[in-house]
Amino acid sequence: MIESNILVIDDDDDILLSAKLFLKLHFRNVITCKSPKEINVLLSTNDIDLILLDMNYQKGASDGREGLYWLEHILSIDKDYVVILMTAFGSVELAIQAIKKGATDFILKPWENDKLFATLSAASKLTQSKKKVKKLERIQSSLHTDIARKFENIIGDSTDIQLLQKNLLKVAPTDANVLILGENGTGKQVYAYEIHKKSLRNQQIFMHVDLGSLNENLFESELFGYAKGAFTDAKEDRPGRFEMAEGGTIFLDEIGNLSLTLQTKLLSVLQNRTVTRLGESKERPINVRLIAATNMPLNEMVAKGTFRQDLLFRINTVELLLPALRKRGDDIQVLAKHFIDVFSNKYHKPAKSLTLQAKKALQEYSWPGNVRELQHVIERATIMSENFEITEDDLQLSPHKFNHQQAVPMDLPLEEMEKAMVAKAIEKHKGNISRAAAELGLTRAALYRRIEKFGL
Ligand SMILES: Nc1ncnc2c1ncn2[C@@H]1O[C@H](COP(=O)(O)OP(=O)(O)OP(=O)(O)O)[C@@H](O)[C@H]1O
Repeated sequence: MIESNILVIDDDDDILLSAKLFLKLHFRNVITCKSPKEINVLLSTNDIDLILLDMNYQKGASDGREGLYWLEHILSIDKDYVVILMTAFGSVELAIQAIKKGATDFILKPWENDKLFATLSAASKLTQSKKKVKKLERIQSSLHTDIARKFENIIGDSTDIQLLQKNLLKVAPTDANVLILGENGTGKQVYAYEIHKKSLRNQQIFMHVDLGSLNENLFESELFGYAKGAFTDAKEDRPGRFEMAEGGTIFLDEIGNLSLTLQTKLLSVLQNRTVTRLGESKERPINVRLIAATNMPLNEMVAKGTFRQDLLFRINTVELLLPALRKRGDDIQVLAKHFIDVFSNKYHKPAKSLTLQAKKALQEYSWPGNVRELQHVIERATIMSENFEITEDDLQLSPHKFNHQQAVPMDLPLEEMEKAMVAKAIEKHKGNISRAAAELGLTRAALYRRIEKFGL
């Protein structure tokens, strides 16, 4: 069975019947129609791979002009349609003219079934390879974006991040829908891409869609695509992001920002696993892996009725929660060092170290903008610092955004400060080592070593 849908257009009922009876033994779906006037509707409501088109429709006509007209019409809808013409014996010249106009092949009537099958199966291979080329072109343009995306390694080794990494490796190859939650700048996009890279779809597209930037009008045309003429600016058919991501991963960022109307539209696509382009009624199947992300409290929004519970269930088969930077303990220093290396390299400056006070300040700052903010702070400090080291002043951290719950005195030597922080975390978590370790961004073993060292 060849996986192609064929449309046969002829005004003769007997021809339509015999074509249908024979072709349906070999092809997935055969649609027949008596009048070429139905072409527009049929092409916009069905996913047609091949068109078998008669050349004459009006009574007594034999010059094939109608066939040529409809051929041009079909190719103006999409120049990649594969059209085979049916022509009477003796009109070979006409057939050649049709091929010049873009027909793929022709077949003489009355046909021999073997010959018809051979012609259509060759044409069907052509359709498949045209589809493949289109897909490769889309992948290529997405890879260009990937190359433009600077190489991003996930940096950090705190307990939370280690656990996250472990869960990521479990979920990545499964194709399950993943919801990534976390404050702004915690790395949701970095993690979404990491899941894609570690998935079985990693040779296909990773399609990032920022839902926050799409208004009600743009949402459908961007996501689901449109047909030529669907609205004033729709000059040609265009696939939406779901179709473009075919075979790969679609990352729906800022999903918490969608209005209830758009949530309903999205839900229906995710449930049916098909999209319908604007201005068409044809349903196109989609095969994409879904990753969504938001910094909004979706569960609270469900309780308030501003986010659909059924949509939440659809997207959160697995949830990954990215910790805020202020809760990532030592990772702040590790990331700061990483960004110093990145920016010293970028601006051709020697890689400077941070003074003790600067390190302390980084640790005590509340980082409302998380890793993105740290990245900016270090970039600016790398450019502005004039000495051999980056000082607290070079960081230019806003004094209002320090973590004031931090009761550990700031003027102790580093070791004393570490001891005080460890003691405080153990006290706060009433001796629960796992929780204290998590807060400090240490492994349990590392915390035990410190408890022993400080005699706590
Ligand atoms: N673990 C990490 N290692 C290295 N860089 C990181 C890490 N996490 C985040 N970053 C960097 O921080 C910046 C912000 O990350 P990203 O855009 O993924 O955050 P986000 O959570 O998606 O933000 P928003 O909610 O604002 O969209 C990026 O430049 C990214 O490269």
